[in-house]
Amino acid sequence: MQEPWHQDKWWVSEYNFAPAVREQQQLPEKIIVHDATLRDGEQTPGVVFRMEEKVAIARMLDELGVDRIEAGMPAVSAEDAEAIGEIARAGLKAKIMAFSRAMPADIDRAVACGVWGIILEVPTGYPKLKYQFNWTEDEIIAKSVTAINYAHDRGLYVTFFPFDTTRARMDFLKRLFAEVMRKATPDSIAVVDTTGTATPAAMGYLVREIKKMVSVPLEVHTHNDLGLGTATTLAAVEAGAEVVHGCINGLGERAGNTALEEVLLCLAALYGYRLKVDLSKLAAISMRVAEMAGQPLAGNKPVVGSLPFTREIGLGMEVLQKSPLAIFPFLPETVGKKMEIVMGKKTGKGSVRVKLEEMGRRATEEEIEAIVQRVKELGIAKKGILTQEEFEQVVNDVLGQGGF
Ligand SMILES: CC(=O)SCCNC(=O)CCNC(=O)[C@H](O)C(C)(C)COP(=O)(O)OP(=O)(O)OC[C@H]1O[C@@H](n2cnc3c(N)ncnc32)[C@H](O)[C@@H]1OP(=O)(O)O
Ligand SMILES: CC(C)C(=O)C(=O)O
Repeated sequence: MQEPWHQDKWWVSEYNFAPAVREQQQLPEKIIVHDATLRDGEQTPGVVFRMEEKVAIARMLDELGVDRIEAGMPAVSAEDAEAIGEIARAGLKAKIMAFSRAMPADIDRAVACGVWGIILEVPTGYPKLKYQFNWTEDEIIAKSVTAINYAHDRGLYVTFFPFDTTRARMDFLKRLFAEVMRKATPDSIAVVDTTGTATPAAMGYLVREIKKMVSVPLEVHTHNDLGLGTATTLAAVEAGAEVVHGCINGLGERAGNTALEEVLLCLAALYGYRLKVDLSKLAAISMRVAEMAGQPLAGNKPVVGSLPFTREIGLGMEVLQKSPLAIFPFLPETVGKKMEIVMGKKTGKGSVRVKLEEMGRRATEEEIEAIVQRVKELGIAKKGILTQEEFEQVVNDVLGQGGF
């Protein structure tokens, strides 16, 4: 069966595609994928990617098939600027961008790196303006217009990034966008949920409102402070945002940025987008980024964690072998992972049968029951799962060494 919700690789809720659901959405025809791991991901406290690591991650992202790579902020250090330059010269298919404040010095640094475009940031959230930046709204508008024009004059693509958009006052956003569109016209504008505090409904509303104010593509950049990063990004897409930002493994300040791997899988499986990214490369890039960042993943991290395809429960083992989509929403191979059956307190006869088959061992029903009992006892005693060696020991104790 090949329906949008039931492909070879996944079986998701068909209600995602119900006309009553779809007709409320203004999904863009095409999505552009923007990775910010090397800039916003590296803003995770303590994370430092060395130059060669940055270049290696950029190459992996390019092989994954993202459209754009935000390679860093040249002002951070000379090494950062050098790495951005290396990435810009690496002959990648992805477009390379640098992060820049609304000031000539930062834009000049980006130009010197040879990037295709910049993410040009100004603060807009009311609490930021009130407590962090001593700038009036008029000053922000003026700095934005000047900087966009300055960057355009130097041949850069400009994504205008009015950060903390979701905490900005609507009358200020209206004035900012009107002036910026009239006097500078950036190539696109990001709607930024800096503190991860918009609900999906609020994000959808904001994107629809901003679409009425501007005539350039909208981008969405969200954070995961309340666990809503992926949801708010998708809400923005449903409201018509064309460019999605994210970081591998959801790296980023505080609770992190929106996890790119989650957004990509959702766009493909839950919305039916034919992305040019190769989803099967996600597990490998996630692992390498986790290693280089020194930030191990939580086991239950969606999509790329170790647990989504690990099964301890004995029930349904035969189904799992023959029809995994009865149990999993998508096949592990979709994202380059493998299913794993582990032994512990929740083991049943089905899982022991599967494991014995893998080991080339045969057992009677009574022997299988005895193995199950021993496995459960050991799992409870050690408060965890058995290692392969421990399981083999149980099997040998019950069946005898190496025989059938
Ligand atoms: C809100 C954000 O977090 S945006 C940036 C996020 N990324 C990072 O911060 C990356 C890591 N940061 C760093 O390495 C450093 O903090 C740097 C290089 C960015 C800045 O260095 P610092 O020593 O902290 O500040 P520095 O004094 O050099 O610059 C501050 C200036 O930037 C200006 N500035 C800050 N944001 C902006 C902006 N969006 N647009 C224009 N100017 C800005 C400030 O007004 C201040 O100007 P002033 O010197 O005229 O008062
Ligand atoms: C660091 C800031 C500018 C950011 O990336 C955000 O607001 O999400």
